[in-house]
Amino acid sequence: MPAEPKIAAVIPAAGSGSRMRSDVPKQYLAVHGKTLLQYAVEAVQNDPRVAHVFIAVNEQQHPISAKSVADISFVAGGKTRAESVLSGVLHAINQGYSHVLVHDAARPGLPASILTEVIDVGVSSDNGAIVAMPVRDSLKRSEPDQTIISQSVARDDLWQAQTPQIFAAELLADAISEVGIDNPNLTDEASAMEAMGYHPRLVMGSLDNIKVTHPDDLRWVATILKPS
Ligand SMILES: Nc1ccn([C@@H]2O[C@H](COP(=O)(O)OP(=O)(O)OP(=O)(O)O)[C@@H](O)[C@H]2O)c(=O)n1
Ligand SMILES: C[C@](O)(CO)[C@H](O)COP(=O)(O)O
Repeated sequence: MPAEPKIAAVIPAAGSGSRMRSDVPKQYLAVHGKTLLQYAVEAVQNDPRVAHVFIAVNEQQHPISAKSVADISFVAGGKTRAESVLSGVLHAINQGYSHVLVHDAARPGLPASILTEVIDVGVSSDNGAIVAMPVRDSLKRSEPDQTIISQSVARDDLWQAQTPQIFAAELLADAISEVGIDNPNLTDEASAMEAMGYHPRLVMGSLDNIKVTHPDDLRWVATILKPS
């Protein structure tokens, strides 16, 4: 019988939030008195199978502490999202975790039911699993000047990736290392796994699981997140 998976969450939280144009990096912005990072951490703790949370931070923004408090450790992030994720994954492997569930600090509205489903699917597949949503709107490719349509793009079978994304920890660490932490195509964990020949499973996401990227997004998450 296969061993029970040991699951840790990895939260990349070392970004600068340049598109948000705020004084404070977006993961430290507060909505209803709690930071986006706190919401993201509490969201992944909603499933008791997540035994520990590794948060990858920029030391200029947040102290790094080897000491873990309430099943949370802060580890050094990196220059790219992939480098931050890899740092968290390597810490998880060092502490004996078999699987890692990666979730953006900038996605505060993850519903608990989606978390449970992606874990269920991810641990039962060698390919792992990600949360994603089918593309809804018509898709257009523009001319390079970004003002004129060059052509429409068929949207059949196209999905927008969200997080969480869950994989066997060692496979993901090898995949990210192989593809390279500076590779611009490495925008999520699944893309590293795909480059190694894996086909991660898709789990239906939600608009509530929006990534706060631009200033307008904050108004939207304020309506989704409930004041505690
Ligand atoms: N070097 C980096 C870059 C990003 N992230 C994290 O990756 C998540 C998703 O990335 P994104 O929304 O692109 O965040 P930023 O890189 O901070 O934003 P921007 O691209 O606008 O600068 C965020 O939780 C962000 O903190 C990270 O841990 N380390
Ligand atoms: C991982 C991700 O959130 C999935 O949608 C996304 O790819 C992060 O990309 P970004 O360029 O860092 O916003």
